[in-house]
Amino acid sequence: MLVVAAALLDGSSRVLMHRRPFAKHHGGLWEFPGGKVDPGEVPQDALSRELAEELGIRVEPHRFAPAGFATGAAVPGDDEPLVILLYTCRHWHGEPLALEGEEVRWCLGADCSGLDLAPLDRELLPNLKPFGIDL
Ligand SMILES: Nc1nc2c([nH]c(=O)n2[C@H]2C[C@H](O)[C@@H](COP(=O)(O)OP(=O)(O)OP(=O)(O)O)O2)c(=O)[nH]1
Repeated sequence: MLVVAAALLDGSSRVLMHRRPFAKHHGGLWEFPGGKVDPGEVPQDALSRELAEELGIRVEPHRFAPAGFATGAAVPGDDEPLVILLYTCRHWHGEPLALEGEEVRWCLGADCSGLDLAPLDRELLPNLKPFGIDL
């Protein structure tokens, strides 16, 4: 399964974190917002679509800069390994809101580390150091 995720970065070295719905896989854990890529979909287009659904913001796909990836075991009900592509983004339209999840929060790097993160999001956090996020 291919998943895309975005680290939205503001001008104060903060990252927007998203808390997953309690009822879902990894419910209540914090993650970089994003979701699954549909078959045949360009990853950046999928990320733009997911951020519109999840946060109500609009992002032009060329605004996403690659920031690495992580791999994990298949999720229950799927037989393919999980791959998450992480992108950073500094430009979007609108105010991010938790439309589907439990909460969104702007966090400094050290505060991100202190959250109860989904495992692959924890693994990806150091990838943000070159983008000015200190842990
Ligand atoms: N972000 C993240 N997702 C993970 C990790 N481990 C893991 O199995 N996943 C799974 C949970 C979800 O099935 C999928 C992320 O896609 P999603 O956010 O669109 O998934 P979802 O549960 O909302 O599913 P859906 O309603 O869209 O079908 O990856 C992880 O460490 N971080």
